[in-house]
Amino acid sequence: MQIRSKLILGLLLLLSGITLAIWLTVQLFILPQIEATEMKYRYMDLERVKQAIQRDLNRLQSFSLDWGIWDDTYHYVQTLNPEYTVSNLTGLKLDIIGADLFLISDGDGQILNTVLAGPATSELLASSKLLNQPRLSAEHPFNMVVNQGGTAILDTPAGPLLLAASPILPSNGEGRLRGTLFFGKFIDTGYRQQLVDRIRLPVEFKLAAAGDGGSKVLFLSDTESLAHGFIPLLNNPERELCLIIHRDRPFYQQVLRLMNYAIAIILGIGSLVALVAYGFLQLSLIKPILQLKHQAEVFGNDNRLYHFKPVRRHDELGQLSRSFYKMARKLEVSLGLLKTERQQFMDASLTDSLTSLKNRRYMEQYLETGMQSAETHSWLLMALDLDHFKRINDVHGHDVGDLVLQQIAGLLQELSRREDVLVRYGGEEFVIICKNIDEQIGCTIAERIRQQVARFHFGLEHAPFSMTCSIGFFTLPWAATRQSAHEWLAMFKVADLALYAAKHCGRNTWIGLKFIGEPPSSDYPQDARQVTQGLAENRLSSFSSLADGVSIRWP
Ligand SMILES: Nc1nc2c(ncn2[C@@H]2O[C@H](COP(=O)(O)OP(=O)(O)OP(=O)(O)O)[C@@H](O)[C@H]2O)c(=O)[nH]1
Repeated sequence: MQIRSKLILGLLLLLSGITLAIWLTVQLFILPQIEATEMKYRYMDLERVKQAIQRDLNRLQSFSLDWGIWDDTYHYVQTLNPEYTVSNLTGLKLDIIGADLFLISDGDGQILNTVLAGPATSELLASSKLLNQPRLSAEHPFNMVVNQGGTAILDTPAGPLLLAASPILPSNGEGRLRGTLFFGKFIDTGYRQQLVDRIRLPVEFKLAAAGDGGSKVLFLSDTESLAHGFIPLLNNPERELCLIIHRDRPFYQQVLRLMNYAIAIILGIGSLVALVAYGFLQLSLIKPILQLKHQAEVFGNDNRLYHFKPVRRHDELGQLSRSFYKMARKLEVSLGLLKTERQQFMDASLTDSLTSLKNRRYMEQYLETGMQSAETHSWLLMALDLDHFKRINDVHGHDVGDLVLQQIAGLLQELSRREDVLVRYGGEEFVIICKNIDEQIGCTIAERIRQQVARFHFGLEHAPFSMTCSIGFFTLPWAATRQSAHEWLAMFKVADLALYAAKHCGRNTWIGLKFIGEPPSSDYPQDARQVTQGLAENRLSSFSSLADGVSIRWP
């Protein structure tokens, strides 16, 4: 992966990591905390509703105790004095004191007087079927709170009824119990609305099958919660008064919204910061690294330092660049030396150390590759051998023999053209390869060399001596040549055969050969017999420095 991609990936990971950390913190720590707090508050809401209901019951009871333990009421139950009814019960505004029902029964359960808050209450009371009989029987729900007094919530067909009862006694508390006085209040829509206004909680009521009695809080979603609380019904253990509070979850929603804002802000600002950080790192880190990498690649390709400019910085990258530059410079110098030495070694391996002419290896390479020129029309291979060279060694010594070889090499260089290739083939045998020379010029060159060698003063200056040479050459049109090493060697062999024929004819002689007409595509003469056969069949023609009438003797 490219370093730039790694940087981008790193910055993205950092950004994602921060976002994830915030998300996890909110999800794992903040939201559960809020949920626990919300749950606590929902239980408290239920408690508030229960307390409000209890307060209403208490209020009813305080009224019932006020009215029940009162001499007037006591006497009324005893005497049924209509004045009591007129002065106390007529115009009793039950709704002002928060009650629907006022009822007095005597000790036998006989209902002596009933006051209702209004027609709606009378309907409710009728449908509650509580007062179908004029006498409160022993099983009547009211009787459960009779005598001792107290409060209860009753299950009735018209809905739950808050009921408070008081024994009817004289105010001094002495005297026989005369009956019971009741205040009641139906839990209807009016009561619910009034409760909601009072405690500011959206409570609903419902009669439900009795459960384990415990309150329950449910989170329906991120936006809604549902709380259930239960109050037992005195007359029906099968059912309970269920308080329902269905509320939204403003804090939870707010935190979620804040988290989303925070993530959006972090992503937005983080992206900007990441962009700036990327630009900064790109300039301060990536660009110099890439520059260094490019320069290293360029250096690796051509081993030259001319493109290399050390990064001008004072930090580690600058030091690295300068170190690399120093190392590369040393390497460049070493490679240059190595190249020169290699070239010198190559040249030495292709050069004859004694005469400084090209050697046999060079000739083979040249014949294979160097001759392939479009400008070549014909060429000539000339083999030259000093006559009786062995005697020089024998008479004058090896050093003089070496000197003679150097002298003949110099002489041949003087007599050759710049483009001719001069080779010391081995021992005292030399080869001259000339391009675009036909047999006539070949004869002229051979004769000139023969004469110049014969005239030259070989050996040491104070004891010079003469020498002769023998020459054989072979010339061929360029189009007839085939450029394989094998073919070139076969053609060189023809020149060599001519050279040996020159030796055989008495030395200090040159002999040349060429094909008459179209040269054969292969099968050059391999030995003297094949040469004489070619000459006899007029496939070959020969030239020589022999006097007219003297024919060539092929060995
Ligand atoms: N000084 C010296 N002698 C060499 C060198 N290479 C070969 N020779 C000698 O050259 C001589 C060649 O002798 P031969 O092959 O008999 O030929 P030649 O004496 O020239 O006789 P022809 O070629 O038949 O005329 C041998 O004695 C070799 O030792 C060299 O590098 N230096």
